[in-house]
Amino acid sequence: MAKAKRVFELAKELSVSSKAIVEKCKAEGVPGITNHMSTVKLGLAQTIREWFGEAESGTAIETAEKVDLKKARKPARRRRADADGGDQAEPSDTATATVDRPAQTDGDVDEQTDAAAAAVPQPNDQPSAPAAAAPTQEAPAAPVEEHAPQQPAAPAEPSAEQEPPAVAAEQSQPEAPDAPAAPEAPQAPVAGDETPAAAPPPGVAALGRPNVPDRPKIIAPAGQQLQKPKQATLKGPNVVRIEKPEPVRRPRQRRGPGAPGGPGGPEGGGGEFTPAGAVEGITRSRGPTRGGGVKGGGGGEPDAGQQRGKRRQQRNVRRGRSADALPTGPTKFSQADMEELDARLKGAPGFLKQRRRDMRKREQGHIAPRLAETGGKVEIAEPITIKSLSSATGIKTADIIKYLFKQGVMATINSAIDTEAAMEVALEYDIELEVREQQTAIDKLKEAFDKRERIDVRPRPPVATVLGHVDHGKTSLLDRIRKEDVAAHEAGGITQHIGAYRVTIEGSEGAEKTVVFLDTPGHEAFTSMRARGANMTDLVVLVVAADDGVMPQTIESINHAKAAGVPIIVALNKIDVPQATSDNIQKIYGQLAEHGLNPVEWGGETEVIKTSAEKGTGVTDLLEVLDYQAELLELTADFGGPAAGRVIEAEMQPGRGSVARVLVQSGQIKVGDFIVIGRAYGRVRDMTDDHGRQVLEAGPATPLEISGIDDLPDAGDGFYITTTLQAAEQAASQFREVERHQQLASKTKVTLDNFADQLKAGKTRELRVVLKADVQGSADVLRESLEKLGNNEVTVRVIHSAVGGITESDVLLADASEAIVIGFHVIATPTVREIAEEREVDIRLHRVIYDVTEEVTKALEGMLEPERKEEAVGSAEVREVFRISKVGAIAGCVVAEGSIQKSAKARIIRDGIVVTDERNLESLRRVKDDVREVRAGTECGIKLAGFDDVKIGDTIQCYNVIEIKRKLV
Ligand SMILES: Nc1nc2c(ncn2[C@@H]2O[C@H](COP(=O)(O)OP(=O)(O)OP(=O)(O)O)[C@@H](O)[C@H]2O)c(=O)[nH]1
Repeated sequence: MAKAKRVFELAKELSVSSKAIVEKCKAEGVPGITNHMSTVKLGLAQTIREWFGEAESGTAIETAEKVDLKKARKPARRRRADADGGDQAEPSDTATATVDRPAQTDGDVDEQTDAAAAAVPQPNDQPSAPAAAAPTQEAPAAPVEEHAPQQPAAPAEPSAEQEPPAVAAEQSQPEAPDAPAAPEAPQAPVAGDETPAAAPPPGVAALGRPNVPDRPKIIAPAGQQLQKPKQATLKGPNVVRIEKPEPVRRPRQRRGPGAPGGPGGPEGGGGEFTPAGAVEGITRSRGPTRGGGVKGGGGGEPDAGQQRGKRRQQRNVRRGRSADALPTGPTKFSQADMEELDARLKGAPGFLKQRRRDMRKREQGHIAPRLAETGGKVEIAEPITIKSLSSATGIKTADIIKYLFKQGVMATINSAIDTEAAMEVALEYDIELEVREQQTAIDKLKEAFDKRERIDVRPRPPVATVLGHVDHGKTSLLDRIRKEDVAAHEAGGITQHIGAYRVTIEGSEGAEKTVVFLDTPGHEAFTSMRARGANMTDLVVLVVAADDGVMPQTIESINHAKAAGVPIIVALNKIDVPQATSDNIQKIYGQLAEHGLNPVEWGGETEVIKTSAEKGTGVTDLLEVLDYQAELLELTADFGGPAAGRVIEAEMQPGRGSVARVLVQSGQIKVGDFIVIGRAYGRVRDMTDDHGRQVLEAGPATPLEISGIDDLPDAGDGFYITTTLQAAEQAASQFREVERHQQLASKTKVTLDNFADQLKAGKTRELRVVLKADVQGSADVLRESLEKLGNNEVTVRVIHSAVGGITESDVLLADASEAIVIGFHVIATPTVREIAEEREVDIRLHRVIYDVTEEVTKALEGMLEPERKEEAVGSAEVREVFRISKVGAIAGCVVAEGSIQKSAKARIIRDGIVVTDERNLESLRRVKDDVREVRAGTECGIKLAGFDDVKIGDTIQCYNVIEIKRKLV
């Protein structure tokens, strides 16, 4: 690769003095050549060689005068004099080259010519053109500039004649029609150089100004000239250094193809492309191939493009941005552009900000299609919050909140709402909501457990719960069964915690009978667990003391067991006491039968086993009956695979941390297993059975106490063994998340006020009541009165009626059974009221029977589907239909009769046929105003929600729907 030379080296090569070269360069306006050590670039060196060489220059440089070598070799004084004399002519060479060079290097030949002659063939095509017709003077005029000064006076004609031969683009340039336009625009290169004398731009162009050649006669012949552009790019005067090629970028697309054309030519192409950061005075116009004028039809204001280009150029200069910093490609924006845009956006008023917000929301999926206006079907995942419902349906959150408020539900945007409420809201907008049940990791685990292949299915022992009135001997009986004195350890003799015991006895036929007992402090815990969906019990052992008979809590227990749908086996305890006479026993049988437990002895189906916890009488019989019942129930479990089960109780224990008492329901659990247990997870550290023994592995129907979990689960929570700790952790964290949402969700409980709504939602057809009265007589009368209410659509079911104040147990039963509590001449203690409030159980207290029945009747009437009656409001004729993009069809109407009301429903009648019905009015306008009502004889614009197929000649009927409450008959 040839290297740049020093002046003195070149001088030596040319056998001239360094000074001569320096002088010549100065005279030619070549910067940077100041002394003999100055570096001469390759192109310049070649030029200097030509200056000082013998040979004829084959490039544009030939238009400059040759250096008199003799003079050059003369003493400095003489040379200087010569140089002074030659100044007038020599600079013209430079000037020629100065402009010529960029045209070659930057493709500006095209730019300069294309405006004038878009169809002018490329130089390469010229040989094939009929060159004969080409005027020879012009053919050699490789440097456009040579002609530029000469031709402006008669720009068009010569070129018109000469174009057919397709002389080189350069040649026709001077004649180009755009030439005359250039003088006022310094950017125009061709003509710009002719007249700029009036306002010579500084810099390089100024240097070249006096050098504009006036001597076409020295122009080289055409044929040879065809080759010259190439040569010039390599060794022409140092044009490259003066006019750095600049990448000219396509303007931003938003300018569009229709940008006004500039002066480039008849087809436009304008200053739009003026390169930013161009050297002043040497700007270029782009031709039609790039100009917006071509695509967009051009013809815009001639200078508009240039002016924009200039402004951009100035802007860039102000920002200190070089042309190189501009981005490439048509779709990229420069940093400065982005900053500018940003600044504009920031300064813009709310519109743009709102747009940005909307865009963001749209990206996040918060803006849903306009379902709220059109109706339709939408899918939504649980848990549903007001926000997510709004996102999915497009219904405004405020509207949802308002609707719920009207239903008596206070909610905020982040409130979770139950599926029914969400569906109700959606239906208001004709939206069908398809709720995707949320499947958490724990749900998936459960599903996997439910669906897994059974490995070792065998009959399993039954799980029984002992219920009964206080002191009737529940613990003593269990104690007897287990042969362990649990009662002795109880504080105050009352069972303090839920325990589970697995008891195996030898039956009368020698076979082993195993039963798991859940020892609870009463039906509260039993019901509480049931309320949590944990119905672990297969059977209920109802303990009734033979000396006491059926007592209130006995009845409660019966009702709790019935509500749970669990078979009851009665243990008639304390059979050893003297009061346990035959008469008394028969009396108790009677009481039991009254409550639906007809003893087998009486021909019923309820097994009544006479037991004595004290003496151990009947205990084996009881166990055998339980075992027999389990057989009837065909209780089986898979004894293989990983374990699953439920929590009975959990507590913190010193030294062990969180401990859960669980009942294994299927599979095998081993020490070291990964476990998720409600909100807790961990690895089973140790396990103890109901006898306090450490076990390493256990199967179905085994009560266990396990440690190694990170938190306390709730009674009733399920547990599952997982393959990894991560799976357990994930399931637990999702459990917590769901729990959080459930806490936020407004639980809809049955009350007399909302029962109608629940009924409407198809949730229930019966009103369940827990009835408490001061005396049995009142309770019976009330029960009878209430159960008479209702018809074939709705019924009242008293699930529990008893004498006495409203207790926690009543509230729990009502909670678990979705019932209300009615108290007659009784009260609820503050504690009970608190619990009721907490569990959202409706308690109604009355002192007059009539009030009770009237209130329930009203509630039931509320439940009945109201009658729907239509009330005509008015009608309008469609005279015109305006279709507006993104809005739909607006019917231009004249109200024919009555009025059109925004709040009313509408239907469209076409040729006597109902085309659409029960449509809401999306908008009702009178001229430009939104109105609520338009009266007869008035014109209006109607947009129906979700319907755009309205046609001229249609009739829009408007009506209101009135709901009439029905009476119970
Ligand atoms: N004679 C006799 N006494 C019994 C029998 N069963 C229990 N008792 C006594 O009745 C009392 C109450 O017994 P518990 O076992 O504590 O009764 P409970 O139903 O568990 O009582 P709570 O835990 O308070 O609900 C104790 O004094 C027992 O000794 C029995 O079969 N015969």
